Amino acid sequence: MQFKILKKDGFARTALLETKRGVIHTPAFMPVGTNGTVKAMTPEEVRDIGYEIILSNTYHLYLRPGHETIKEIGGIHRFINWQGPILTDSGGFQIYSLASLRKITSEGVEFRSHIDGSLHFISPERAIEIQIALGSDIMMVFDECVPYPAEKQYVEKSIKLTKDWAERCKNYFEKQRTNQSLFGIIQGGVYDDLREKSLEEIVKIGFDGYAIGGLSVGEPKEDMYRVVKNVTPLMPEDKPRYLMGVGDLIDVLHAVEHGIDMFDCVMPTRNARNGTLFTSRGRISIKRSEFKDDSTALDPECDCYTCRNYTKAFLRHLYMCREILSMRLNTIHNLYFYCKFFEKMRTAIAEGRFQDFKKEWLPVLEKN
Ligand SMILES: CC#C[C@H]1NC(N)=Nc2cc3[nH]c(NC)nc3cc21
Ligand SMILES: [Zn+2]
Repeated sequence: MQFKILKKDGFARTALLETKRGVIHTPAFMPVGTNGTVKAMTPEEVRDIGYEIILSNTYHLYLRPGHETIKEIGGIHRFINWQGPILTDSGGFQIYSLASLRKITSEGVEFRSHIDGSLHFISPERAIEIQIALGSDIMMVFDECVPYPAEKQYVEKSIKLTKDWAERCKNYFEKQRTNQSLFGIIQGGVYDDLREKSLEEIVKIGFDGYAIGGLSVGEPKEDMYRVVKNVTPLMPEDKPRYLMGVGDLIDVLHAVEHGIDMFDCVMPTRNARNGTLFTSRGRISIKRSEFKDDSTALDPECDCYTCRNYTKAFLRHLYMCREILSMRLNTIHNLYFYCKFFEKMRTAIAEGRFQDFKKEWLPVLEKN
């Protein structure tokens, strides 16, 4: 995997992340395809909007349909019909946030499936074995996910386990010699000294890219911003930096300013299904009665399929009827809005205008 920095504007940077299945222009947003689908979208629609990489979840695909099934079919790209790069999260966070009756030992995590209550055990090695079977282009290490808030001594113990597990993931991966990439995950909660300790330990092991984990888990925004501000510049400059689970475009602006390259979040897709739509005039809730007779386009500045062909009145009508088309048209627009935002942001960085871009967009993004 090649990571080539094109332009810098302060700590912000544009780069090309070259994988065997295609190039990713960064800063990049990864739509979330948890069960192998970006909800309500065909892969062609996601690609035609402009996305180059999507995220999928090891935890979900392992539980259903099973990684062996996907391997039998020909791997995740064949299974979900997405030929571009795919990043898979390792399951650590999903076990922590979804599964029940979790038991964490130094060996791994025992948990009950949120689907049928069946008992499972995933070790760091198993998490990599599953991702190798899926065949994702970028795999994540199996990290111990700390609830928020957590006492400092708990977090201190946890980063030790996360480091041991990261080593085990890399050792197992290196024995398999597949042509996939493996990213490390830096933990440490909201404690700056533990963040630096975790960063040093994970970077010392050595990975193809580095993620900041443990954020966007309910902590105050100022804690997230402080950790990103302090940790990001210390991350290897010549490797991709991935802020997991982020996010809101205001948070994206703050993170890109400090040098983050990759993002994933359910916000554009989940909000779309709930009728919350991002526009160049701020966020709107399409179910509001004010749109009942509104014959104008959702966003006059947007040239997505939804904005070119439908009125707010019809989008509201679809939402009120709980029509499937409502989810599809809203998702097309929100994903298009995110994709264009990232394109414009990359151009602004390339032209040395990132600060202007941030000043222009913050007031719009803060408008509800
Ligand atoms: C604790 C921890 C941690 C991180 N570890 C892994 N493997 N994946 C994550 C995914 C996330 N999504 C969000 N917010 C939506 N925060 C995340 C954090 C992580
Ligand atoms: Zn649109």
